[in-house]
Amino acid sequence: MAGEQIRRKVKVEGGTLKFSSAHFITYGGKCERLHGHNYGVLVEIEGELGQDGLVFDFTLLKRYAREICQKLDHHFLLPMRNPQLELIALSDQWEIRFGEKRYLFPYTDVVELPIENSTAELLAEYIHGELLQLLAQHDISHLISLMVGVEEAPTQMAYYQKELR
Ligand SMILES: Nc1nc2c(c(=O)[nH]1)N=C([C@H](O)[C@H](O)COP(=O)(O)OP(=O)(O)OP(=O)(O)O)CN2
Repeated sequence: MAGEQIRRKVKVEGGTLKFSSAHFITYGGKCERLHGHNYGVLVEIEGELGQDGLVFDFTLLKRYAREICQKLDHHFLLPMRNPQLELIALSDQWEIRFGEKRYLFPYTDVVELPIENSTAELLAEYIHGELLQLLAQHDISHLISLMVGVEEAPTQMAYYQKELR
């Protein structure tokens, strides 16, 4: 019908779209104690129909999101751009200092992230950036927006959404 607005979305969530990682954030001038979360990841794409009547293939979308989750899984999430942390690269480990606190993490246990803090908000933005690079291997000219959600716990989730055009 003339003037009819149609919006199409695909969403993948649950199953293997998760990672279990250790972290702490700095906030309010303090540094949290080291702890972990079983994070869940959600991805939503809005777009027009592309080939074969798909906005984007669920199977591929899950594969890409899963690849990113697997890089984070069972690691300490190190925010490389946190101005409140002193990061010292030792021969085989990171030394992390905040005031009197001092942590040592072997490099093998750490994933270095180009973010300021490992909040759910900034993790969602990071995953969004990584995912967009993977999606850009395809013709995504019919896609309108990409959203990534990171769930810290069933009670709390942060989203990052960006227009693609
Ligand atoms: N908007 C955000 N707020 C907070 C974030 C965040 O990423 N985005 N993160 C934290 C902490 O990292 C903390 O780990 C949150 O854990 P939580 O389980 O909420 O801790 P609490 O003990 O306060 O909550 P309970 O429900 O009692 O377990 C804080 N805020």
